Amino acid sequence: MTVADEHLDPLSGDPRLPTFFGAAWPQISSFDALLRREGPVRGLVGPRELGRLWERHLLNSATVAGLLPARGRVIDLGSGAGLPGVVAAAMRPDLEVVLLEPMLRRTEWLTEVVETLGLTNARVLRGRAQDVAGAIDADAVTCRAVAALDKLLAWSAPLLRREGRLVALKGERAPEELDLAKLALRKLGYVDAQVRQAASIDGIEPTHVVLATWEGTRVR
Ligand SMILES: C[S@@+](CC[C@H](N)C(=O)[O-])C[C@H]1O[C@@H](n2cnc3c(N)ncnc32)[C@H](O)[C@@H]1O
Repeated sequence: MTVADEHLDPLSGDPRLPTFFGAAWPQISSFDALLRREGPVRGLVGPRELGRLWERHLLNSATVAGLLPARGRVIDLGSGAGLPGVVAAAMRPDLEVVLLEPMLRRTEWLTEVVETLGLTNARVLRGRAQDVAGAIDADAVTCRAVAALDKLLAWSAPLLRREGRLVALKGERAPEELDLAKLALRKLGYVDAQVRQAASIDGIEPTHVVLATWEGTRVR
């Protein structure tokens, strides 16, 4: 990518970004640079996405930070390029973040990112959600662009501690998805399921986030 390509993103260089990210800004801007340089070459981000990396990816991911619990561990299910997990780890150094990803190529990338950014609160775990259940648990599971909501609910329940929370970044159809998943929610033991519109900076579309708390019991 050339410097000219980088400036195709209308938010690159926007002075509101350092203000919005605060103490996490050095790590977030390094992540942005790494994604622009390596993302398309390594098949992590489509070249066309570079023009909206801030709006669609980094700011979109940043909205999870305020929806995570006050303490504990977060599993980012299907972390891929590190979205939203790397952003969450940078913005919430008070939380332990596990970047869960089954594909070797992507775990190698995530390991490099964690080391380069010096994210001492993050680690990479290779595996599928279904396969690590029982070996690891968390106070929250985050995910973005991984699967339909009913699948995410089923994969996340065995990973969540009692009263743990699923924080799923979804598109505009989140309310319909949630409606369709009503039965699964009840059967799996989730309560308080809702769609939240989470904002980042002015003029940027809010992100639709599905929140659901796992109560700790399953209806058989
Ligand atoms: C479309 S990518 C999205 C990656 C990232 N969350 C993002 O928003 O850019 C979906 C990712 O989920 C991972 N994935 C798919 N099935 C999974 C499973 N059962 N458990 C954990 N990760 C899974 C894939 O390997 C892939 O990296």
